[in-house]
Order: sequence, then C-alpha cells, then structure tokens
Amino acid sequence: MEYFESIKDRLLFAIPKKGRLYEKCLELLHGADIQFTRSQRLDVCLVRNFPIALVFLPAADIPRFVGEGNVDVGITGQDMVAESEMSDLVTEVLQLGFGKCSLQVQVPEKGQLQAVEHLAGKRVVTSFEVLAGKYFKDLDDKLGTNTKIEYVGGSVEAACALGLADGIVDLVESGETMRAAGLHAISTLLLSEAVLIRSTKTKKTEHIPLIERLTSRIAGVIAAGKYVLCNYNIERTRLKEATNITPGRRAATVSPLEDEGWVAVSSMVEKKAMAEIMDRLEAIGASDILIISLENCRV
Ligand SMILES: Nc1ncnc2c1ncn2[C@@H]1O[C@H](COP(=O)(O)OP(=O)(O)OP(=O)(O)O)[C@@H](O)[C@H]1O
Ligand SMILES: O=P(O)(O)OC[C@H]1O[C@H](OP(=O)(O)OP(=O)(O)O)[C@H](O)[C@@H]1O
Repeated sequence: MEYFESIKDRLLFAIPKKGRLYEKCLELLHGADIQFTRSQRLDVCLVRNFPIALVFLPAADIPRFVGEGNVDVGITGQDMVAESEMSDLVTEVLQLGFGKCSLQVQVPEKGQLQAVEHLAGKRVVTSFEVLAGKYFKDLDDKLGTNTKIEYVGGSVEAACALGLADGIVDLVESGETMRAAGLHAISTLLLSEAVLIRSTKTKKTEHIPLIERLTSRIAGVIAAGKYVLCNYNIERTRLKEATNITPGRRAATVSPLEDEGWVAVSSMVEKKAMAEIMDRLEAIGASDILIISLENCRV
C-alpha cells in the first residue's frame, strides 16, 4: 500500500526496460540530472530530485500505457507507436536522435522473389504483424493475392533460412544482421527513431510544467550531443565568407581582437560537419580554430 501511495501524485515516466534503447535512455536521464537508484527487482523507481516515478516497461508496451493514460510520458521507438496503433492517442514531444532504424521487407539475396509484388501471396514472418499486415493487405487488394503473415518474437532474420518464410519484415540499422543472414531489402515500410511521447488526451494539467521542464532538460542533453562550439580568428575582410560557413544557430558571436584587422568568431556547428567546416575555414585563412565539446546546453 505504501508503494502505491508513494507514486500516486508523481509524474509517471516510462523507460524501455531492456533492449536497444535502454542504455541510451539511462545516459539521457543521467545527462538531464534525473537522479534515481533502480532496485534490481522493481520496475518502478522514485526519482530523488523530482516528483517523478520511472516505470521500466517493454518498449513495445510503452505507446499503449502512454496512450491510455496509465503513464504520463515515455520513451519508445516511432515504429512501436505505429505498430501499436497509438498514433492518435500519443503526441511526439521530442525526437531523440538515437534508435534510428528502418522497417524493411527483406528477401533472400539469391531467391526468385525480388520484388514485393512477387512476395505478395507467399509467407512473411515478422514481429510487426500490424504494420506488415497493413502493407501486404494493400498489395493483396491490388493484386488479388493472399499473403500469410506470421508472428515471431525475435530472430526474425532466421525465418527464411529455416524454411518458415519466403520473406520477412524487420528492423534494419547497419544492415549487418540481414547481410549475415543472406537477405537484402526490397522495400521500406517506415523510418524510425526514439521519441519522447505523452498522452494526447491527458486531463492531468498539474503535470504540464514538470513535463515541459523534463522536455527542456532532455532537449538540452540531445543538443549538447549534436553540436560543438567552433571558435576561430579571421581577418575582418573575410568575416562574411567565414560566417557563411559557420552561421550559428541564430547568428555567430563576433568579438573584436587587439589587432584591428582581425575578429574572433564563436559559433555552434553540427558535430558531424565539424571536420568539413574546419577544412573550409582553414582554406579562407582562419587561424586558431578550436572545437569545444558541450557538456550540456539550452538552445
Ligand atoms: N538495430 C537497431 N538499431 C537501432 N534501433 C533499433 C534497432 N533494433 C531496434 N531498434 C529500436 O529499438 C526498439 C526496441 O527494439 P529491441 O529489439 O531492443 O526491443 P526489445 O524487444 O525490447 O528488446 P529485445 O530484442 O532485447 O527483446 C525498436 O522498436 C526500435 O525502435
Ligand atoms: O541492421 P543491424 O544493425 O544489424 O540491426 C538489425 C537487427 O537489430 C534488431 O534486432 P536485435 O539485435 O535488437 O535483436 P532481436 O532480433 O532479438 O530483436 C533487428 O530485429 C535486427 O535483427
């Protein structure tokens, strides 16, 4: 009873309890200074520095728990939201930039069936019964076929080699799993990444300020991982060219230097573009180019 009382007035925040999204979620919570200690046996734990209770759930169940209002916010994949048919009941608050993958139709590389039209009417194995079902129903309606969709809970890629399927529908990121299983993609159903979601129809307005604060902290951690600060000196006559290369998010910060012909520029740039940006700055005569990692930020 004490346990139920302790979570009663708290914001309930669902986190995947294992799998591909788990570690990333823990990093995000740590970066946002959401302090908690997870006891091994409990899937609910109280946050020490906020009136929040974390609820560790299978990623696949989180859209339904959030959509039906049993928990207030959660992190899961966009694929899970679509598969659970909860898109109308949950609102995407933030895309988190990890857990990126695509849901694809895959067939044996060396097989006879090299187009979805050939696979229609045959056997397809998947963990995404709903999405695969809809996709092949549309095809079946067009082609007059009757595709047999069968559910398996994991290791979907083995189904063709085991003789259970003519093709599969499964998630792909690097493509390594499918290559190793001798499969390749013939169609993509959707692209997915991890998202922070909340219930669309929630009536609990008392939690809104806390959800906004949480969202802003998480957005800060994500932006800090995505951007770096780029500082450099450039001749004033080349400033326009330089700020075209590093325009900053709103505008670059330009400061005068003792040497009047030169200025210092500070600008946020995307981490993935930084090497290219440094090359371009160097080519127009920038000097003392420094890239500084961000620990955290609000942008
Ligand atoms: N290879 C991948 N790369 C990136 N993201 C992925 C990948 N596989 C799955 N995901 C994302 O992570 C979510 C959870 O997938 P995962 O396979 O970890 O689920 P699980 O069933 O909870 O865990 P497990 O497979 O350990 O039982 C998926 O819905 C998808 O959004
Ligand atoms: O394209 P890749 O980078 O190789 O990733 C794709 C694999 O990742 C997922 O499975 P996961 O490893 O999570 O295990 P599962 O088969 O038990 O779901 C997915 O189901 C693929 O098997």
